[in-house]
Amino acid sequence: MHPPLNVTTHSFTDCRAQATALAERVAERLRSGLAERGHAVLAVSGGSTPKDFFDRLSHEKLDWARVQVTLVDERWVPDTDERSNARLVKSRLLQQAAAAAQFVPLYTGDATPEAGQGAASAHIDALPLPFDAVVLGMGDDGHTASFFPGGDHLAEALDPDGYARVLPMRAPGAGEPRITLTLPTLLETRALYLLVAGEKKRDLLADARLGLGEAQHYPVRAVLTQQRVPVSVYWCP
Ligand SMILES: O=C(O)[C@H](O)[C@@H](O)[C@H](O)[C@H](O)COP(=O)(O)O
Repeated sequence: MHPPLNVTTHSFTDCRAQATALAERVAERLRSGLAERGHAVLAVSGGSTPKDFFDRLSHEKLDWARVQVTLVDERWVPDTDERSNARLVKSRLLQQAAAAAQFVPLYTGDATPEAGQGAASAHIDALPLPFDAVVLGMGDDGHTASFFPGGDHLAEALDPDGYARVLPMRAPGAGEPRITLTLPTLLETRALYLLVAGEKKRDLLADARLGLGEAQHYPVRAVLTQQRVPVSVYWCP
């Protein structure tokens, strides 16, 4: 018998509508955090899928000066590199109204993510968690954040009771060494979103939820089957 699934899917017929809907939802979450706590914290993914969402969110009217924005994972490159998620977030999200937000990086300038782990972890420890919202993406290989199949710290990163805030990650499919928030860190959030596009990813998600075939081994399954935080999937073709 499968565990009860904690996942709601919002499907859109066009991707601009998806980006707009998620931006409005996340902005509401940030406003609630600001109203209740006087500050708000957001963690976002890199990759290509969230670009329109970032553009749309950057125009939302809220007190961005009291919002901290960090990443769910980072490629271990400086923000001058085109592969940098910090570069993406700075150029697409921290613009317009959102230019006033404070960015909290995971990349530290150390030579390796192993060397930078302590400092990156301290950056996350200094945030007033829980996150108000965490926005994940997913790769065609079933990775989310930098939970890559075959990753050298994958089991530790997915341990729901692990203590590490962040972990380095090296994997054949990762391109470059990475650093990632761990699963328990990501789940310390008031709201969890998974932003995906394309039929291939829709089918992959369905298989991963049910644990079918290859997909039973996909790291994203750990997010879909946990019972700590409901997951809202935002999908467009
Ligand atoms: O830095 C990263 O690579 C990510 O944070 C990663 O987890 C991403 O969300 C997926 O790889 C999906 O990427 P796409 O949106 O480019 O398909």
